[in-house]
Amino acid sequence: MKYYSTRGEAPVLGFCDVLLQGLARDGGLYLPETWPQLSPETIASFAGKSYEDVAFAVIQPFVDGEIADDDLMAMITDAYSGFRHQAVTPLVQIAPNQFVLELFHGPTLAFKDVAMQLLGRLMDHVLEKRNMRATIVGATSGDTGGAAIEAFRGSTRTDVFILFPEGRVSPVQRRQMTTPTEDNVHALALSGNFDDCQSIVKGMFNNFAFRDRVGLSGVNSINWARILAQIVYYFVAGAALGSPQRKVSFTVPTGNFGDIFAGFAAKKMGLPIDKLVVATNINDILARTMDTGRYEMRGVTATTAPSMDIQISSNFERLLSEATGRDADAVRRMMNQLGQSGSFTIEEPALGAIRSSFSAGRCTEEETASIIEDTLKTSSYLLDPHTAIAVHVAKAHDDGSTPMVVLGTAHPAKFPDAVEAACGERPELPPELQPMMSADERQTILSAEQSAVENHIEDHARAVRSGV
Ligand SMILES: Cc1ncc(COP(=O)(O)O)c(C=O)c1O
Ligand SMILES: N[C@@H](CCOP(=O)(O)O)C(=O)O
Repeated sequence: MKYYSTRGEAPVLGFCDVLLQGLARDGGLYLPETWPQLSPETIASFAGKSYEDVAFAVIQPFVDGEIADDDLMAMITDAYSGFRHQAVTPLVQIAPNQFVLELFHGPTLAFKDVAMQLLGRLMDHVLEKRNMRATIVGATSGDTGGAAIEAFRGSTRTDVFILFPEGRVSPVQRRQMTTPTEDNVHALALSGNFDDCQSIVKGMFNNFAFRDRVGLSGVNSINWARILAQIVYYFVAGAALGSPQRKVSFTVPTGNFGDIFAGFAAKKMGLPIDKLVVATNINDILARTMDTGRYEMRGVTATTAPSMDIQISSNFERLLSEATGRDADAVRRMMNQLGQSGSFTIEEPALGAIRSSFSAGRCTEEETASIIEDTLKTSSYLLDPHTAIAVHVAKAHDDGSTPMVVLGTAHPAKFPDAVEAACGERPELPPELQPMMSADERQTILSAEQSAVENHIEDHARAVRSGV
């Protein structure tokens, strides 16, 4: 299996190189040249299998022998051994046709753990084999950062720098990044929003001298391996609800478009998905794009679902590549327009192709609060604000013809203030996470400038080399 860049000007690579690259050298994102097909019999067999076995079946064709099967299976097993639920991603019914796929039973209580726990092991494995070190950078609106720090803390082959928007993440999210004491993990608080953090990360990848000097690698969903690990749970949920005989729909709380793109990939691989519904908060650039065909930035407003406060939705580029029939010139043109004017238009037939697989809806702050309250009253189920947005949007897109699965992306205890304000109930952190709330914090405050972040990383590298 080889991977190409959406912008068509970077080398075609195999799995392990793509894993370590993060962003392609032409600024694009890697995608597999072909979509492995899972037969109806294989999909049906997933219903009786463990999460780990399904994960191996889904992931192995993409790795394509670059990591030995035994090693891959061992890493998958290890990655999910620490999850709080034996099913890893259990499905819970909350209404006659509505299910929540709980993706938050990992160490940091968000869906990011599902991919990050595996990614950490895969990266360490490949770095070890190649006798290399990597400097990992990541931008977070709250959840990716904690999950990355948790997955890589103590790794001897990596230094991890996470950029987060100061004051715009929940206290639990911040503490997950600032309280680990291992020397190789670093939380950088930047003045600005998530989009500023993400563009600094992309800028560092495009500064080749810096990139090569520090051995830069990325753990945001620009890294294909993140998406890959997320494809698994679509198959797990589909098979549990009767696929391939029965079609299933998914509603996904969306920001950087990684999670829902994984659903699109599952569909490409043979999972009979009826609807893929994009759910946004009031930062609704994706819902507007689906409505109008025009991707147009209008600034970000802070909400009670901070992880979705995003305007530059990186993985939308992967969808544009697929929808244009992998037309790298067209993708480059749209991305250049976005960089220059903050908008671009998706022409037909690409727009029609997107609309044939996706629909979208938005949820206001008031609607988020009231769906949390209603769902607690009617189903005794406590939603976090991100999942609540998807439950709200799912209702409007559910015609009862197929089971509707909402991706439960975070545990309500990550956002206790918003949840309590909405319904009067304050969700508690699992006991093992409670000490973090009174532990010392360690973070570096930097201006939202690429040079400030690069200097900080290089200063650290120099200090490590000289043993300071
Ligand atoms: C809790 C939560 N829900 C939803 C999202 C959106 O996911 P994606 O960026 O993959 O679209 C995020 C952040 O990514 C998140 O942390
Ligand atoms: N919502 C995310 C933003 C980054 O997303 P990623 O999936 O591209 O890593 C977060 O919580 O940090």
